[in-house]
Amino acid sequence: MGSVRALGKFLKPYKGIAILGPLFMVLEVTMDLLQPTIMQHIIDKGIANQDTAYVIRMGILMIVVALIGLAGGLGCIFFSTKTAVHFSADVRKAVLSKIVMFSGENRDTFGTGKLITIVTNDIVTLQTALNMTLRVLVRGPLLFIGSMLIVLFSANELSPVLFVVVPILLITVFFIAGRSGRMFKKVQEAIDKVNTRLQENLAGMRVIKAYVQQRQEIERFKQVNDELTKTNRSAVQVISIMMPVIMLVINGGIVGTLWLGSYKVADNSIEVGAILAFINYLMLILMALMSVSMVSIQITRAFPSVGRVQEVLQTKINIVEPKESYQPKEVKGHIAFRDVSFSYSKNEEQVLKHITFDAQPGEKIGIIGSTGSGKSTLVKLIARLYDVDSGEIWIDGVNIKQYSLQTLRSSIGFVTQKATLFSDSIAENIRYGNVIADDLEIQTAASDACATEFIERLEEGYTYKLTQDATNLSGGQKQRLSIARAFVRTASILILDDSTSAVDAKSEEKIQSALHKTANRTIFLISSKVSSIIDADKILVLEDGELVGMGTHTQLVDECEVYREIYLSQGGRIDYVTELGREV
Ligand SMILES: Nc1ncnc2c1ncn2[C@@H]1O[C@H](COP(=O)(O)OP(=O)(O)OP(=O)(O)O)[C@@H](O)[C@H]1O
Repeated sequence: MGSVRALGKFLKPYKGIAILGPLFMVLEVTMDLLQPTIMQHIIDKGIANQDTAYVIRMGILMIVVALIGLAGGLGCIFFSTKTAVHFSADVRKAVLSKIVMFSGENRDTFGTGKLITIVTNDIVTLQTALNMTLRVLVRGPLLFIGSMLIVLFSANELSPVLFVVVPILLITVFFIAGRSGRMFKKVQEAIDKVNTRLQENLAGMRVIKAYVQQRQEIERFKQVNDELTKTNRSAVQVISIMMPVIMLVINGGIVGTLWLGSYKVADNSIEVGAILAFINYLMLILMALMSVSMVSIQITRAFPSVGRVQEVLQTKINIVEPKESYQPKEVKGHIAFRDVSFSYSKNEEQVLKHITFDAQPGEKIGIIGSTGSGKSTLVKLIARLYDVDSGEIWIDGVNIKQYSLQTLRSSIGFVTQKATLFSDSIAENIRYGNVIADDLEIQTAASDACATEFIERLEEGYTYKLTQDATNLSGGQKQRLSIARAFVRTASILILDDSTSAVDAKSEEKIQSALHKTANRTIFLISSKVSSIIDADKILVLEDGELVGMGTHTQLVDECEVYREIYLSQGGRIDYVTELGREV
């Protein structure tokens, strides 16, 4: 309940139109309640006395009342929908704004699939529930109370029928609504599983095909889909029991009304029109109960969604701007790791252990090590995508935790291991690195990243639109564009995380020589190939999260066993003799 109240703040700006919806509904309900009474007058006064003029007058009144009711209904739909749509748009915006501020740890906690379900499915569920609540929650009780009062005052003689039928209806509808509400909660959970499976399938379609896993994936999807079908069927079955029971009660009520009515007509205590009006009101009471039960089911369905949306909104972001942030005019790029240790999950084994090194401005630092040794993790810590568990990282002598996140991250050009591009033009994807870059700067960055050769072959050139996940580019082309995006940033720190793996040797050489275009830029180059980092000023060798070697290529070949093994395994030649007399 607390979560629902917390989301109430998103309704505040729309209080005015949110109230207008139910107000228009009051108008519609009033008109609906008038109809049976007008009909009663037509029958008892007009038809009984064969007064055609009266029948026509009341007939016109009926039409006018119906039209006003229609206007009320339309007004209610308009304002309720407007409120619900604006509400959900604001919630979506707030959720997305929160997600983009997430640290790596925050994002890992949720997982991408769950976040997508929250932003899409859950918020739509909230929108539907709010819309229905504004439209029906007022209509149901008003129609119920109005109909009850009218029949009690105008056809009190038939009230015994009411006292029998209404309690049975109330119990049936709310018992079944309660049960199906619980069932629909399960339906919602089953929908979530189907959505997650679907997202994973669509995102991983190429891998599924490459590993010929279609059958297995279809089978896995079938399992979650069958579960959804089963829970849906059970929920719908519960509702479908409701209809025959209700119809039985209503028809019994009609028979009872006609039976009791016939005695009352015979002793002149009631007229025929009043009996028909009573039956009409009975139907209105039924409709009121049904609509309230439906909206309560929808609200039950929305509860898990409210919980999940709130889970995002209440997530404590663990990497935030420091209170008094350090914003130097210029970041020179002297990076120092001091006894840095890190683990992704605080209970897990440490991924980096007691790392200490210095990178001077203008130095090129190569990072090498076996897969999973912690190379990517190390560079992610520089950009504060995650925070260290212990130890400190300094840039130009100041702990990175004191830097404004904006200053820190804008002084880093980061080319991630998996080239991430957006469904926009090539130019805009490069400009993402520096929003104020002009066309010439974009072209220079593309040229330095050896991307011009393929861009110029495209008919649309820089305006060529990338598809989602840039599936219309090759792996190497994607890497070149993400390198160009980092180049255009002209940042004092450049990090390339194994980002030339799909680039041919000649282009890689050209890209490497472009790295030093900006003087004194500190460069981190992660690579599994010794040839890519052989000329680095300093090479860090990682093994199981430990820094097992640090130095130039020559020093490491001499001193570091792990490095030497990597070098030799890649066909490295041993062509000089060390002091120890060994050939390396
Ligand atoms: N987000 C994460 N959550 C939990 N564990 C992670 C996460 N990212 C990486 N790891 C784990 O941390 C360890 C180091 O991963 P990292 O990506 O830094 O290795 P790497 O040396 O860059 O590997 P590769 O050469 O394969 O890219 C691995 O054991 C990996 O499973």
